[in-house]
Amino acid sequence: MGRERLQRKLETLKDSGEKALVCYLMAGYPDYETSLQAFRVVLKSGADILEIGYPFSDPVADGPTIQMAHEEALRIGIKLKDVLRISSTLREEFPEVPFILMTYYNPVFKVGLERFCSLAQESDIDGLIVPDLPAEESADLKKYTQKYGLSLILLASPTSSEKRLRLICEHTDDLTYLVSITGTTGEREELPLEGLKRNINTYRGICQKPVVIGFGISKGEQARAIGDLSDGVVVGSALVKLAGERKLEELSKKVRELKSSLKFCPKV
Ligand SMILES: O=P(O)(O)OC[C@@H](O)[C@@H](O)c1c[nH]c2ccccc12
Repeated sequence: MGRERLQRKLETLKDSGEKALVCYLMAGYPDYETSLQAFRVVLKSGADILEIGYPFSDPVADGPTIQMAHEEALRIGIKLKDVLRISSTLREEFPEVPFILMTYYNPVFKVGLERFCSLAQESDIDGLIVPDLPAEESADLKKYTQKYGLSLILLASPTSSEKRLRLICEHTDDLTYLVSITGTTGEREELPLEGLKRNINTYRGICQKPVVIGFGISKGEQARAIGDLSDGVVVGSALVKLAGERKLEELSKKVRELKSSLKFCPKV
């Protein structure tokens, strides 16, 4: 189903005026079984879209929490086949939720662009996010995401010029991931809401595609404020931390808190 599953989900959310809750966890952290269980908990607790992290030794866009998750997952020997097994295992239980595989360009390149996309498709992955792949360089990978029916989701940042936003909009498949701050992933006390309001206005003037905002969001009130501005929020570090501590009940509570906060966002 691939890309269509994501398109369908985005449409369902839009029709009901709901904001997307996108949840990121690292595959294989703190160990394979716990991470499988953590993904399941997140899905059962209300995640609309799942980001599945594939560990890499040099995760330049990640802050301390997710860096540690990359390191630990690699240390215990998590491989692409393990990451993909998480997807195919959960797919039977959650047929409607888009699964986005998230990793850096290097691991994709090493496996081979075509092979990576074909393996992802076989394991019921629906899209890819490769944060260090700029829109200008995305054509090679796009050839294969298209061939294998995957959605390639590109990132925009608060410093992206209008010209770049146009380019990103043209090349991203179904959704844009707007990074809330320049910096790395990780929980933040304060988010630059005023600046983001301007970023979103600029984006909406240029691009009709839905946009989710991520980086720094960990609390219900933050999700609500960011959800007000966008089509959804991405939460990573706060969830990765709880999964890493094996606190699966708290993980469930956190996801439910985030999802119910998004329900207060005005319908669009
Ligand atoms: O961890 P945060 O601040 O909640 O942000 C989401 C983020 O973790 C997730 O989307 C992500 C994980 N690794 C990344 C690398 C680049 C961009 C985004 C990501």
